[in-house]
Amino acid sequence: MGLFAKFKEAWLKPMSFDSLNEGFYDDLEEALILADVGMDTAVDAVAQLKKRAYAKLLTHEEDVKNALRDILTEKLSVGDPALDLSTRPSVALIIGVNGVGKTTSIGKLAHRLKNEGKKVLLCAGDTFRAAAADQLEIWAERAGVDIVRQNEGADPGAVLFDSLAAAKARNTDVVLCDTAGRLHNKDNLMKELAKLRKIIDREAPNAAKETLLVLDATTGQNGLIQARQFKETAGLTGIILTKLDGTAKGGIVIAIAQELQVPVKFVGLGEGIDDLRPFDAREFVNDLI
Ligand SMILES: Nc1nc2c(ncn2[C@@H]2O[C@H](COP(=O)(O)OP(=O)(O)OP(=O)(O)O)[C@@H](O)[C@H]2O)c(=O)[nH]1
Repeated sequence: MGLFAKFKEAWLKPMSFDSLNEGFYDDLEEALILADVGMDTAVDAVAQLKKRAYAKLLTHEEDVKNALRDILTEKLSVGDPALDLSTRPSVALIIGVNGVGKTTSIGKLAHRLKNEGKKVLLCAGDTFRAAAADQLEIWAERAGVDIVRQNEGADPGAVLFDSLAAAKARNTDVVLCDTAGRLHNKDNLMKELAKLRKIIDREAPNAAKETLLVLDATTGQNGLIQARQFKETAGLTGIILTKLDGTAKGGIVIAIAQELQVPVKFVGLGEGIDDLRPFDAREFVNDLI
């Protein structure tokens, strides 16, 4: 049921100004929280909506809806939603906890970039999880792009070093580097990501760099906690929000954009190779409401 459906009864048409009372706004705030927008962001959005509704004397359902759409879209409009691929090679580290859809998203992104005429190379930087490189290799075959991998347990830094050397030698446009989602502990994981970033800075100092955090839309508020941690240690240039094809609304990205100023760049809408779309804030907000 859409966010607004439950307020239908309150929205008598044409609605009197008085009918936009506190109860109406409280219900709206609650509905935003249920869509994973988060408490602070929901409270702030509704406060802004109230102001706008009063200032503009909005009394019709569609006008109030549009005002809320505008407010949420503004909150999402931070940074550049496009990938920076301005150098050859450009390098993107794909990070996130295990199971969120990193490998799948890399496969889909490789396919998309290849279709745009780019030469892509995948770096199998998750050497910790058994079969992670095999899985990435399957995606490389599907997308028809190169892959550099080593054996399980190899040093991810060494795989990245080899990948960057191969990319330079082969005139590759984009290197997409998979990373582990879990190590022996969280400290190890964060240290490893920092090390991979250093290798990129050293071996490809002038390359355009992206660090994309993959978040599973179904994990709700956890997404904000993950984003805070990864931003602090690895730095983030964008988010890929996966599993939006299910029931999850993914409203958490509004809180993330607000607090961390990190833009969503892509959304995952299924398990297939074509199921990755560039993020469109307005469309996302329309679906949310
Ligand atoms: N429905 C749906 N499923 C997805 C999407 N993206 C990924 N998945 C599924 O989520 C599961 C985990 O995806 P992976 O790509 O293996 O996740 P990962 O982050 O690489 O996991 P680790 O390698 O264990 O760290 C797989 O079953 C994927 O098919 C999506 O957008 N929609």
